[in-house]
Amino acid sequence: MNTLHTDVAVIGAGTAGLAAYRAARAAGKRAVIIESGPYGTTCARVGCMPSKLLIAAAEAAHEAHHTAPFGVHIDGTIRIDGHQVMGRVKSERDHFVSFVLKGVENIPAEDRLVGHARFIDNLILNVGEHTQVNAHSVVIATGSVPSIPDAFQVFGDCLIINDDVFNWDTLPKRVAVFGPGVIGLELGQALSRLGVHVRVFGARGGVGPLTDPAIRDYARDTFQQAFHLDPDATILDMARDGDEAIICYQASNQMAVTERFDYVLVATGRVPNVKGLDLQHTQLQLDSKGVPVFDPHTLQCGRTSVFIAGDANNHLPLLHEAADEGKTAGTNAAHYPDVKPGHRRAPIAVVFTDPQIAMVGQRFADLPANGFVTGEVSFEDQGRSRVMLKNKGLMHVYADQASGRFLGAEWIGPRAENIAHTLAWAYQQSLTIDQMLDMPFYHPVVEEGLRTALRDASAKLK
Ligand SMILES: Cc1cc2nc3c(=O)[nH]c(=O)nc-3n(C[C@H](O)[C@H](O)[C@H](O)COP(=O)(O)OP(=O)(O)OC[C@H]3O[C@@H](n4cnc5c(N)ncnc54)[C@H](O)[C@@H]3O)c2cc1C
Ligand SMILES: NC(=O)c1ccc[n+]([C@@H]2O[C@H](COP(=O)([O-])OP(=O)(O)OC[C@H]3O[C@@H](n4cnc5c(N)ncnc54)[C@H](O)[C@@H]3O)[C@@H](O)[C@H]2O)c1
Repeated sequence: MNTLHTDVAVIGAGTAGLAAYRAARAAGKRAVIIESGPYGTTCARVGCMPSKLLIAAAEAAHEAHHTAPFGVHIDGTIRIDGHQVMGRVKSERDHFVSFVLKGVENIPAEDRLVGHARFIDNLILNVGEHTQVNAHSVVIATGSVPSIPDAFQVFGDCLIINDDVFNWDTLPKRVAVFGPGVIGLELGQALSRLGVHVRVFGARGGVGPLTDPAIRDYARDTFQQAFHLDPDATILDMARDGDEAIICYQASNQMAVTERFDYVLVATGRVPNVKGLDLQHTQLQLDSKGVPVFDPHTLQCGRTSVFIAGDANNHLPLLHEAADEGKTAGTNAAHYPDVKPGHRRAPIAVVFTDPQIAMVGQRFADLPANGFVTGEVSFEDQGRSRVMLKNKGLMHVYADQASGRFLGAEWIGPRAENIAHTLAWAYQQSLTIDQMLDMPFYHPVVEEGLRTALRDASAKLK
């Protein structure tokens, strides 16, 4: 076994790990980055980018099927070629992965270790069977893995996760999706629009990340008009027969329905990927799920020189947060014991369904019971949205009664990915509702809908 001494050892070459490595090097320290799987990051290989590519194909199919209300008729057949759909998803995905790989190749070879990292103690790691790393500081950036309830193992190799979807050579005929969270809604709707027979089953009534009951109910009703979605499904039986998965569930009319599927996509949440790290060999304090207890501002685990960033800490499992956290963890690892809070941006989350879902600032669930008002707008009669035939949506903006400050928003509606940024920038600047209303709104744009919600909040504040 080789022995290697370094200032900072980073475990995981995903988005957070690469940012941590670069930050430690920028601070003038010796650093190594350890990776056990394929280079390329979860986001580019099996996450953000391939899912958005599949959604783009689905949107093209959907638009082609919905031109008639404009008086535009496609009289020939609209043909979805599953091989070509998956061909583009994979080739464009590879293009995005190649950018990441170029960045990895620019890291000096002696700084890149390949193998599974395990803790021997707080600051000693074994990498595979070949190298022992002695570090002054360690950054854990091992990402997350799907959490799959045992009951689904009955489906054998019909059980798949998001990674498997992006390996398909063509589209299957029938897919059951468990979990109407972010992944289940995005992929379920996309597959349905591409002609796949889709059933989405949930537990406990959740729809995406929404916490405002009125918005959640509106989203549920909207998606239910487009594809089969039961957020609180009663599953009567699950079995495997030959090449097929069999699911017996209670339909909305209370009748038992049995259907056969090619695949069962389990998207029931993700958990920090820390199990194989042998954390029991460290002195780190672990929470009830075995994840190191850490400070969300500095990412430091207790008072040690171990830091944890990105999906591995499950604090804000999103791409831009992983990048920010990696930078903070890498900088603090390099400067330990001089540890400082990193930059935190306004909370923002977007789900790339149609209509899109977005959340900015404080979630409805985190607001106090009293002391705030809710401004509302429906996009059903909103001018620009009606023009485009995208007039589905409901938005709530929350404002602090005492100060008039914008607190947050949850909504489903057109162009939410863009409006979310306007709102996140306002939140980060601590603007009041009236200050936001002093800003320009062009005509006719979807943002005029946001203005209606802000005016409603402003009236309620008075
Ligand atoms: C289907 C899907 C769609 C998504 N879409 C979006 C989106 O649209 N927008 C958004 O903001 N976020 C999205 N996300 C979330 C986003 O992809 C993640 O938040 C982000 O990729 C996390 O980066 P990370 O660096 O923490 O983890 P990763 O990129 O997963 O990196 C972790 C790395 O650690 C390595 N590793 C693990 N254990 C060890 C070990 N013991 N030794 C050595 N190496 C190890 C792994 O092999 C991996 O390469 C999506 C996720 C999924 C799954
Ligand atoms: N657009 C984006 O930013 C984007 C896209 C995809 C993923 N992500 C990230 O990935 C994370 C994980 O996504 P996810 O969708 O796996 O998790 P999630 O937590 O968003 O959703 C999991 C869903 O599964 C349901 N569920 C749990 N157990 C179930 C069961 N036994 N049967 C049926 N349903 C069950 C839950 O009630 C919930 O609705 C997200 O939190 C997000 O951070 C982000």
